[in-house]
Amino acid sequence: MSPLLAIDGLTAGYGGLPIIDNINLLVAQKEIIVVIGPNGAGKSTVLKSVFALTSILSGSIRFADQEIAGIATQKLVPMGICAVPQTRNIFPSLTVRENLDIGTYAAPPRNRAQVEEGVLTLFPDLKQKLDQPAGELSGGQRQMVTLGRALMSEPKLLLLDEPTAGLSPAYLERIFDLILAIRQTGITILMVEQNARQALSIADRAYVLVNGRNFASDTGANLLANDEIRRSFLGGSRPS
Ligand SMILES: Nc1ncnc2c1ncn2[C@@H]1O[C@H](COP(=O)(O)OP(=O)(O)OP(=O)(O)O)[C@@H](O)[C@H]1O
Repeated sequence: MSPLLAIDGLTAGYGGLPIIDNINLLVAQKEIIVVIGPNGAGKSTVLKSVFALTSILSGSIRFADQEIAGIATQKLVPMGICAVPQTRNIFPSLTVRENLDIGTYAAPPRNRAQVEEGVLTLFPDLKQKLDQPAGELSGGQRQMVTLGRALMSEPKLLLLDEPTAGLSPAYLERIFDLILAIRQTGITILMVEQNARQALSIADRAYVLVNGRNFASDTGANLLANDEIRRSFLGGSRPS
């Protein structure tokens, strides 16, 4: 089966200046693929390129066998790609339900109630809070709203940019568990994560980027067991 997402020889950046150079990356259906690497390596720029938020200088991005480089973000959402940016924007004065509804604007689901029920099954914390202003939620709950909002568009591919950034250790574990649960529903995940060890432990495969280039790629388990990767990117010793 051909991959759901195939990035081939991608050079992209901002204002015509390249940040990532000749990147290759494949994501098969229902995989969790993680991108790790030092600060400024270009990890977010890869995600943003898939979501049409960079200038693409050369190379190709194929989604479900269709070239999407150059297709605008608002057209990508109904095709089945949705992104949760690092900024975790919610609308604090709108209720949780209204925030979730925003996810349906670009790609109205066939059965809104059913899709919302699926989201609330994944995020039961939000069920009691549907009519509360989202601004009253904790950081972890806000992240559930942004993930839930993305799921309201019924994506095939979910792009997650540092989904655990700034969360307490308790929520961090929960978000990783939720990402596994989202994949269980059949959604493919491409994510950038600073908590590299935990991310590799849930990844099917991962890519290491350095200075905007592919440095290594392997299964999450093999990268966790690789001495050089551990020393250079995971802060040293084997986890106990
Ligand atoms: N909108 C932008 N305009 C210009 N330069 C940008 C923009 N966004 C990012 N950059 C630059 O691109 C480079 C790579 O940034 P990117 O966010 O892709 O890296 P990253 O690997 O995700 O880093 P981090 O782990 O710190 O988030 C950085 O030097 C950054 O300053």
